[in-house]
Amino acid sequence: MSKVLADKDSLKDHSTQELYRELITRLGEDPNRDGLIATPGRVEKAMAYLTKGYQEDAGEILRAALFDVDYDEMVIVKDVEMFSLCEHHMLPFFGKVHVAYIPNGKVVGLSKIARLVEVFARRLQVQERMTRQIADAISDAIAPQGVGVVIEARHLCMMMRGIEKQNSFTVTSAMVGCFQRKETRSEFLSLVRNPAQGYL
Ligand SMILES: Nc1nc2c(ncn2[C@@H]2O[C@H](COP(=O)(O)OP(=O)(O)OP(=O)(O)O)[C@@H](O)[C@H]2O)c(=O)[nH]1
Ligand SMILES: [Zn+2]
Repeated sequence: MSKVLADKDSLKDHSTQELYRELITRLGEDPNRDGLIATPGRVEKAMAYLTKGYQEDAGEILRAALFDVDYDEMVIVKDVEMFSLCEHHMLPFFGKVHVAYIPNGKVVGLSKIARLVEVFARRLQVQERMTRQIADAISDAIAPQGVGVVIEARHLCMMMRGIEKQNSFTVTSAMVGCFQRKETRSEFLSLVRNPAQGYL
């Protein structure tokens, strides 16, 4: 879908913007009124941004910053903000991603972990798949001893419509390699639960 949005010809003949004009009309609004006249163009831009992950390659991003480092304790990058769109309603879900791995000779540049989250969040998603994709991408790039990913998110499709539950949030996890061992998994989860102390 994003490929189509980003396609130069579709931008040239404004067909995507025509779709949004049609949508506005079908919702019962006048697409020519002052406040809405530029809306199709804005929505096109916004949707292209919110789905830009389809144009990005996780492996390529990680390969740009791999370092040989002799370190075999857990590396955790936690509280990475995430905004995505649920593939069922195309409404936002958002929250935090916590990523950990135990290296096996190679570490990945820290910022690339956050970039990786963006690659998979900026698509139409379900939380479970995104969780798994982040874990698999790290696994494929550096073959670590193990990887753990936890995502905590709120889904607007459950809050502003549907069942309308304002306080529920969804937690998903993907554990690969040594993170499937009880002790490693528990260490990761307890580090995720505790706020960073002292230094920050
Ligand atoms: N597993 C999973 N489900 C999701 C996610 N995002 C949204 N959903 C769910 O997708 C389901 C779609 O269910 P349907 O019954 O087809 O759609 P619906 O009638 O709009 O469902 P309600 O939201 O219950 O009104 C809903 O239960 C949503 O809560 C996600 O990331 N993971
Ligand atoms: Zn939804």
